[in-house]
Amino acid sequence: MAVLGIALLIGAIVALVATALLKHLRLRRQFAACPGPRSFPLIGNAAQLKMKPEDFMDQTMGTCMMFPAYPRMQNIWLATEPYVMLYGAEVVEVVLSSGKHIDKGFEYNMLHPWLGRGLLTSASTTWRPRRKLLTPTFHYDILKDFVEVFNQQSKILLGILRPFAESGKSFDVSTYIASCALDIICESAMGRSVNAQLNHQSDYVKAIIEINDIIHKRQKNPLSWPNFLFWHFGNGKRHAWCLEVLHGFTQKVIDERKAEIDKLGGMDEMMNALQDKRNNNVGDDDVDSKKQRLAFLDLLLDLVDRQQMPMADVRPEVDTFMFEGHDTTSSAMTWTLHLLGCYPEVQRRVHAELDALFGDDARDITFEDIGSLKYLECCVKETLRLFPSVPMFTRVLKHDQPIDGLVVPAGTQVVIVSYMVHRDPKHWPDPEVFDPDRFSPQQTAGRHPYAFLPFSAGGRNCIGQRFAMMEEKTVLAWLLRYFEVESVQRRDQ
Ligand code: HEM
Repeated sequence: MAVLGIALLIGAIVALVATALLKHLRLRRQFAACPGPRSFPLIGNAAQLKMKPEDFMDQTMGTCMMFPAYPRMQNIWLATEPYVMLYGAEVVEVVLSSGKHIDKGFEYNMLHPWLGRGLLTSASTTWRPRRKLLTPTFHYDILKDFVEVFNQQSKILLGILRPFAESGKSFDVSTYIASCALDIICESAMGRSVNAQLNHQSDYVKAIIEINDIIHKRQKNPLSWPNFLFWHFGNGKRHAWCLEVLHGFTQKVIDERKAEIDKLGGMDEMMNALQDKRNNNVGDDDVDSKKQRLAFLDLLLDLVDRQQMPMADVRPEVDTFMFEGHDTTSSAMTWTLHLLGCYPEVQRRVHAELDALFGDDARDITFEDIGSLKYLECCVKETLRLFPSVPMFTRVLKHDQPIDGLVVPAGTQVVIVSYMVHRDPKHWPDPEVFDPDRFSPQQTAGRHPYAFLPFSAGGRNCIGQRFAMMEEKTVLAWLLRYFEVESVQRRDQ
């Protein structure tokens, strides 16, 4: 009996392995027509993979450059798992314009411990209604109120940078910009200041910087993907500490805000009180001015009040805004300054635009000013083209999808490499040249709608893109009203 049992078990294992192998070989035949670096059954391209996170970008971009021809699409294999990389506007459009392929790839799982199933990480079933619910939160009428936060934090940054400017010595501006962006999103998302610019020692500030670093490194290193390896041999312990601090802080702010609203008698009463304050035209210098503005958190709590969202979902959404809303903007602002510092003639045009608008007036920047800074906007967009803060993102195909004649099977992970889409010479002649005029109305007209994807495109694009552009333009305008920047490192170095 025992021998028969063992024989059956071995037979079952052999059958399972044989089925998986046949499926894998069939899949490989399906992808045979797709260009890509040479790979082998079962191990795929694993032997060529560089494991150091810092090599990941170079390797990905290098692989795309090896296959620059149309349709700008290639297939690589992570062991038995096929990935399709897309880096031409035409093929990207096929995937992003479909309302079906909106589920994210598996590397987003690494965000789940922190962000739960917030808007960024949620599956298509829960994402759709949530996106509909949250879209009005990012309407211009609401965003207008955050200009005050952008002004306040920019002025703090200006004060911090002034001694450096006066010394005339070079310094790394990125950490100061990152703290400013963190203060802005914290104030906007939670209505609470973490004071990152003036207090680097806060646990929340340390934890948010550290967890971003841990997650980015983990996403780029396949050896740390399995939970067991990550928690036991990787940065799991530090990750757990960060989570405790971040979740603890967000939850505390949510609870306190909820208690405040309840004390006032509910959300409607709070909105009315706010409206009264505005009608009475309480000035910007009023000590209570912060209370004149709603934070994203208040809008979420309003949805809870109206029973459109469960209370348990508030924290994941706030954490998502915190994650998506600071590293991205700070990277864009830092790169813009770097490029302006490399191209003095472009910077002179920015200064001229600012001088024409503000002259010697030290007044705050208004919502209308932001709209009229057209050339600065071109500079920010051209920076996002060359150095997109999110250089690639993934989707899982919901159904078999023909892409340029190849039927890519359902379940395949598609990597959209915006960094390389932005370097397609068909849509961007001399792609490496920094030329903000590419975004003038004349040059923008007629451009392929999927040729520029810093905020992704289609239904699941960035919900915070208007906020981001307004923030970046305000902070940069403040810095460039008072400073000239020079980059120590040139682009060709
Ligand atoms: C320069 C700044 C920014 C860039 C380049 C950027 C870029 C992106 C990209 C590429 C995506 C799509 C990611 C994917 O499909 O996996 C995305 C999604 C998202 N972004 Fe941004 N983002 C920026 C700023 C912001 C800000 C300031 C916020 C919030 C205040 C924000 C909130 C979100 C959210 C919630 C999503 C998920 C949207 C959804 O799935 O429906 N982003 N962003």
